[in-house]
Amino acid sequence: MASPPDTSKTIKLERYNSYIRKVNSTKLLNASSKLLFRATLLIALVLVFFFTFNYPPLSDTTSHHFHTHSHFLTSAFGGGGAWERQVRHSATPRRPNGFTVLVTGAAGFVGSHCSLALKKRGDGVIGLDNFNNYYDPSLKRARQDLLSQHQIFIVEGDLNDGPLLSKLFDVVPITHILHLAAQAGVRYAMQNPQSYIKSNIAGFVNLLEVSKTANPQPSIVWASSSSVYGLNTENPFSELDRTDQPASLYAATKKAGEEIAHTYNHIYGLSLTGLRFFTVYGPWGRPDMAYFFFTKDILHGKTIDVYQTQDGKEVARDFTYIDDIVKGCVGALDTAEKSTGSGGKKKGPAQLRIYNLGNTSPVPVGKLVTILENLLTTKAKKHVIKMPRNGDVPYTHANVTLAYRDFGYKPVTDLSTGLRKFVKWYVRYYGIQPRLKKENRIDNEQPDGSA
Ligand SMILES: O=C(O)[C@H]1O[C@H](OP(=O)(O)OP(=O)(O)OC[C@H]2O[C@@H](n3ccc(=O)[nH]c3=O)[C@H](O)[C@@H]2O)[C@H](O)[C@@H](O)[C@@H]1O
Repeated sequence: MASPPDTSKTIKLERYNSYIRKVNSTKLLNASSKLLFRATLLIALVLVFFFTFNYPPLSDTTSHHFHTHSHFLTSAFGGGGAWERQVRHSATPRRPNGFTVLVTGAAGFVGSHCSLALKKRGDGVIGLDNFNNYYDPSLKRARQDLLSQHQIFIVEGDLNDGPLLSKLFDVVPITHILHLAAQAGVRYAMQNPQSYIKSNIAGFVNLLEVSKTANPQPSIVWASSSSVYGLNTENPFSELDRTDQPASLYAATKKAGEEIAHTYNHIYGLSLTGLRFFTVYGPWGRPDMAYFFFTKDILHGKTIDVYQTQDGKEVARDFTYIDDIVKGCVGALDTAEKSTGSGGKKKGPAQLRIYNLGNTSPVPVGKLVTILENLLTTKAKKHVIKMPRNGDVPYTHANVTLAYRDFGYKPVTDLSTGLRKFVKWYVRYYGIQPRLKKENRIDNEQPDGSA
């Protein structure tokens, strides 16, 4: 759940701090001006008190986020040389003409995998993540540890923090942004609608605002979603199909992101590429997703709900393995043209793209459960029910012709292979030794979950 920090308080605190610095320098004033100085100080303190405690915050927040944010402000803006060195070290490319990529959501599932892939090929990577608690933050911390072993530093902060984003642009020459930070999850949007607006709309706009004024402007690749197809009945889904019937608020915010991207491309010349991910799964995945919590529940002997459509048909997804998605993200970055604006003004037409990144082979959820049962050698307690009206769509199926044409995107991992890798990672990560079949045991497993 994204809770942007209370920027109003911190900005006021900053003003206060800089005021105090000025005040200190006035110590050299001669005695006659001291009286005037004291009176001014008194008035200033009264004003600061008033602004700090009486103004309503721009957005509500948890004390946790406020704490981490103010910690950042002290270390980064208050002469955080060590912090800047960490940022620079992480962001410096190690190959000729390498990129410097800001990866938002770097402690997330797709973000952590992409960060590692970029770093491994010699690009500089600087991460950003607010480590919110939408799902177990300890998993995000574990991903952070993995990234730091590969010299990737994640700045702890929120997309809505404009000064923080600007500071990052000041410290390192960001050439690309891979924007993956978002409030994910289709069904959770009914419980916490505001978090979708804060991250997927307000946060995205904030990132674009900072990007448009950066010199040079970065090229931006960002995560849209297969859910934008909503109630689309064409099969498979093509980028040309209609996307004006979202079935969930989540989908609506991702669709809004696509329209907002159009606007920033049109007015400011930002190069923008939206990637419609189709139900991404794999090692280090998201615990809120069905394949992940089905695994957990099957191992714990807990009943799982398997959805059917209202007319009793199987629900199906074009489940896409993480390594294929990473290749798609890197391909999109590699073919992203430069933004054309400067000084906050467009100088010519800029690239604007949307691509499906799916597996092109939908699998019914019942089949997913059977594969997991086999891998875990445990029978699932299935509760087959009609899909609740919670934003889910009956099926997804990607046509990836465009992504193949433009950057050679070609998914190669079928669901059984991908889930086997996921289960291997899962049992290792959680220290479980279930009755795995011999071929599925975790011997020779790599720490990043790859086989
Ligand atoms: O493709 C996408 O863009 C989206 O993919 C997933 O959304 P979803 O496909 O709904 O993935 P899951 O929540 O893992 O659900 C997978 C399937 O299992 C079904 N399901 C889910 C939960 C459950 O208890 N039972 C069940 O049968 C769902 O109806 C769905 O067909 C991600 O959660 C979204 O963040 C992402 O944007």
